[in-house]
Amino acid sequence: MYVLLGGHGYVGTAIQRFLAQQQLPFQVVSRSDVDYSSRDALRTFLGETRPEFLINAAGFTGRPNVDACELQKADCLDGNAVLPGVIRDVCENLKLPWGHVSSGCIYTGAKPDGSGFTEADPPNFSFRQDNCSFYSGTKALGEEVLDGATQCYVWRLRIPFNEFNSPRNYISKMINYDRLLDATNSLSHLGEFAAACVACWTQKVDFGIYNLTNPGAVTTREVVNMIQQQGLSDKQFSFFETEEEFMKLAAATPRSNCVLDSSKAIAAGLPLSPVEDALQMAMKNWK
Ligand SMILES: NC(=O)C1=CN([C@@H]2O[C@H](COP(=O)(O)OP(=O)(O)OC[C@H]3O[C@@H](n4cnc5c(N)ncnc54)[C@H](OP(=O)(O)O)[C@@H]3O)[C@@H](O)[C@H]2O)C=CC1
Ligand SMILES: Cc1cn([C@H]2C[C@H](O)[C@@H](COP(=O)(O)OP(=O)(O)O[C@H]3O[C@@H](C)C(=O)[C@@H](O)[C@H]3O)O2)c(=O)[nH]c1=O
Repeated sequence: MYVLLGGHGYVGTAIQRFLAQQQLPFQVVSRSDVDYSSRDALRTFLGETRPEFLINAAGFTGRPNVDACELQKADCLDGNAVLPGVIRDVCENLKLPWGHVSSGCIYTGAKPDGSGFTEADPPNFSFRQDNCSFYSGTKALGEEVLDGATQCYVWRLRIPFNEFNSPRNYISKMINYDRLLDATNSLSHLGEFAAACVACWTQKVDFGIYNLTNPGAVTTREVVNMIQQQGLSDKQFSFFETEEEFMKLAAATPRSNCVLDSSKAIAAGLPLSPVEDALQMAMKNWK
């Protein structure tokens, strides 16, 4: 049996959907069921239920976007940096293998040659660089807290999208924002991300950090072209002239726009299709 923390959230729901499709037994745990932020409560619960694997899809993202984290710093720090340490302690104590949903938003840009950051590259959008949003800083801290963890996967998700229209879906955001920032990004198809997380465990992939982004990167303009070609919107898309203008008019804190290298995940046999294909498929099946 799998235990899924935060399984009713945006990411957790996608993982839950995949586990159900695969007919894998799982139990979703909310803080209202078990206060999993408490070491004692989590230890007691896991000691009793003895799952074969734990997935941590809990964390603090801010609504409607990461700007909100600038005003809810204590919750953000708790959910993204303190909680992973609590789960690590308990899982290591019980010798329970587990995986943690991290974010690719701990990087900005690309390497000088244009290639993506690998798992070996230290985060460059973090409190250590003093250049990040509060959200990204706490996600990078969460990874530091897990440094050297045994029997632990760290899965980096980045700007999720899928075929389901939702305020959290990148495609929906691109359709609905008044103006767009033209940026180059690696993205994660949420369904493929969920499948890749579960495959890590079922296929006994080596523990460690994985960039679970669809191979490649796309510009906002390329995504908008696809949206138009697939007939998802006929609006006239408008773009900010510069990142400075975006920051002045639409954002409270800098965004991580970045390219990640997912070749470690691909070499491990994880199911991630090229980003253009994944976007086209999501838009073709749009609901
Ligand atoms: N959405 C995105 O764009 C991305 C998300 N991620 C990461 O994925 C994880 C899940 O995000 P997402 O599903 O979008 O978030 P949601 O807000 O939709 O769900 C997160 C869940 O986490 C639980 N939780 C535990 N501690 C806290 C806390 N201190 N504050 C708020 N919620 C808490 C809640 O579940 P309950 O109360 O039921 O226990 C909540 O439903 C996070 O770690 C996030 O950083 C990474 C990249 C992109
Ligand atoms: C607010 C805004 C953003 N954007 C762009 C900036 C960026 O490239 C992209 C996403 O920005 P948002 O502000 O919507 O989303 P943001 O909250 O930054 O999204 C992030 O959420 C957290 C939880 C993560 O971990 C990330 O992987 C990512 O999904 O949209 C616009 O084009 N126009 C806008 O008005």
